[in-house]
Amino acid sequence: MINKKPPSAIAREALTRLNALKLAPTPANYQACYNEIACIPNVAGFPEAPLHQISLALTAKTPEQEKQLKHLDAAIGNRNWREVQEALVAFSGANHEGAPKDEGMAAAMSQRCMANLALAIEHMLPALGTDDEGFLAQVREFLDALRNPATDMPAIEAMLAKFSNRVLVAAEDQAEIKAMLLKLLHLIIENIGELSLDDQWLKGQVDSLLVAATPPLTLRRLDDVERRIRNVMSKQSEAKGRSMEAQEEMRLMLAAFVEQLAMMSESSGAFGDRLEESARQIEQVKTIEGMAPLLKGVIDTTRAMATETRGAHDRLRTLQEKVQTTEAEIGKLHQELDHASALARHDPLTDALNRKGLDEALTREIAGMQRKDTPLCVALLDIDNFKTINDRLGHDTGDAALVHLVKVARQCMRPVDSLARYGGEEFVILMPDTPLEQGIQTMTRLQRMLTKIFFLSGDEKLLITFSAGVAQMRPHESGAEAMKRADKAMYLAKRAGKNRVLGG
Ligand SMILES: Nc1nc2c(ncn2[C@@H]2O[C@H](COP(=O)(O)OP(=O)(O)OP(=O)(O)O)[C@@H](O)[C@H]2O)c(=O)[nH]1
Repeated sequence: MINKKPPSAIAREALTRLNALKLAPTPANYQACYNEIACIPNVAGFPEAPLHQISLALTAKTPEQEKQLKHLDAAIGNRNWREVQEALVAFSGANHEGAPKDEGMAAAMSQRCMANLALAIEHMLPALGTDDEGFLAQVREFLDALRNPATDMPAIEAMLAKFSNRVLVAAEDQAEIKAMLLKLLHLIIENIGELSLDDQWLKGQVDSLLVAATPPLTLRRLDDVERRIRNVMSKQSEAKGRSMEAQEEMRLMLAAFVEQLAMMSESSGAFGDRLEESARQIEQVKTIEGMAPLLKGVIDTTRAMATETRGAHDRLRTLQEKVQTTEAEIGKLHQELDHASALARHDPLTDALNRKGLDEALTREIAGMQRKDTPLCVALLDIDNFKTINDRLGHDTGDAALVHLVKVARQCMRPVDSLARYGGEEFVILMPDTPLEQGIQTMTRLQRMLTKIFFLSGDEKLLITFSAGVAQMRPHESGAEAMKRADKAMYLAKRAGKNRVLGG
C-alpha cells in the first residue's frame, strides 16, 4: 500500500533514516530509503553502473549537450528510466550547433562541384561545334545557374537533363557530319582521278589516297592524307607545266616545218617558172650563140634550185632531230611519272610497300603460288613497346627506329620476298616458295640480326624487338584470311611475353 504522506515529509524521513542507518549519502541509498518509506517497490536490477559507463563515454559538444549529460547522470542516480530516456533523447537532439557546420561544408563542396561542372561544359562546347543560337542561350542559362549558389538542386537537375539530351543530339550530328565530310573527300579524290584518265601515275596516287582516307580516321592518318594530296597536287602541276612546255615546242616546230614546206613549194614553183621560161626561149632560139646565155640561165637556175633544196633539206633534218629530242624528253617525262606512280605504292617514311602495294604483291604471289604449286608464307610483325620508344625519345627517333628495322629486315630477306608497312609499327613480309618452318626461321633470324645491328639513338644503343606471327597460305585461302591467321599468332606471341615468333 502506498504511503499517503506528502512527498516533503517522506523526503525528510528518508534523510533521517539514511543518517540512522549510517548509509553513504548516495542518491541510490537515498532513493532506497525514500521508496521504503513511501512504500514504493525498489526497481530491481537497475543497471546503474553500465549506464554510468555510457554517460562517461558520451562527450558533450555543445552547452546544451553538457546540460543533458548532467540530467542523465541525475536520472541514473535517481534510477529513473523515464528521466534517463528523456535525457538521452534531449542529448542526441542537441547536436544542432554541429549541423550548420557540416551543412556549410557540404554546401561549399557542392558549390565547387557545380563550378567544375560549369567549366567542363564550357570546355565541351567547341567540340559540339553547334551554331544553334537557341541551344547556346540554353547553355548560358545553365552555366549561370551552376555558378549561382542560390540555385536549388531540382532546377539544376532539370537543366542538366535538358542539356544532356541536346548533347546527345549534337554528338550524333557531329558523327554524321564527319561521315559526310569523309564521303565528300572520297568524291573529290575520285574526281581528281577521273579528270586525268590517261595519267597512270596520278591514278596510283589517287588509289592510295582512297585507301588512306578510310575510317577509322585519326589525326595521324588525316595528316598522311593531307601530305599525299599536296604531293599529288605539286606533281600534277609540275607535270602539267613540263607537258605544256613540250607541247609549245612541238607546235613551234610544226609551224616552222609547214613554213619550210610552203617555202619549198614556192621556190620550186619559182624555179619551175624560170625553167619553163628558159625552155620556151630555148625553143625560139635559132643560133647556138643565142643558146649559150639561155643555157647558162638554165644551169644557174638548176644550181640555185639544188642549193635551195639542200638548204631546205638540211633545215628539215634539223627540225626532225629537234622533234626526236622533244619526243625523247616527253618519253622521259612519262618515265618519271611512272616512277611517281610506283612511289604511290610505297610508304614514304620507310620505302617499304604500303597497304596498296602489299595488296598488289599479295595478289601476285598468290597467283604465283597457285601457278607453280609452291608454298607461300605471310609474316606479320609488330615492334614491341614502340610507344615507350616514342614517349622516351620522341617521335623522330621512333620514325628512325622504323627505318632501321626495314633496313635490317631487307638484309635477311631474299630479293623475291616483299616487305610492306602494314600499319604504324606493324610490317608484313611475303615469302614465296617458303614453307611454314622456314618462314618462322627467317623471322627468328631477323630477331637475332636486330640483337647484333643495334639501333643508335645518339650514343644510346637500343635493342629493337618484335613479336611475329607466321602463316603458310592454305590452298583456296584468301590473302585476308591468311593475314588474319598471322595476326592472331602475332597477338598470341605478344601475350606469351613478346619478342617471339609463333606459327599460325
Ligand atoms: N614514331 C612513330 N610512331 C608511330 C608511327 N605510327 C604509329 N606510331 C606509334 O606507335 C605506338 C604503338 O603503340 P602500341 O600500339 O601501344 O604498341 P606498343 O607500345 O608497341 O606495345 P606492344 O605492341 O604491346 O608491344 C603508338 O604510340 C603510335 O603513336 C610512326 O609512323 N612513327
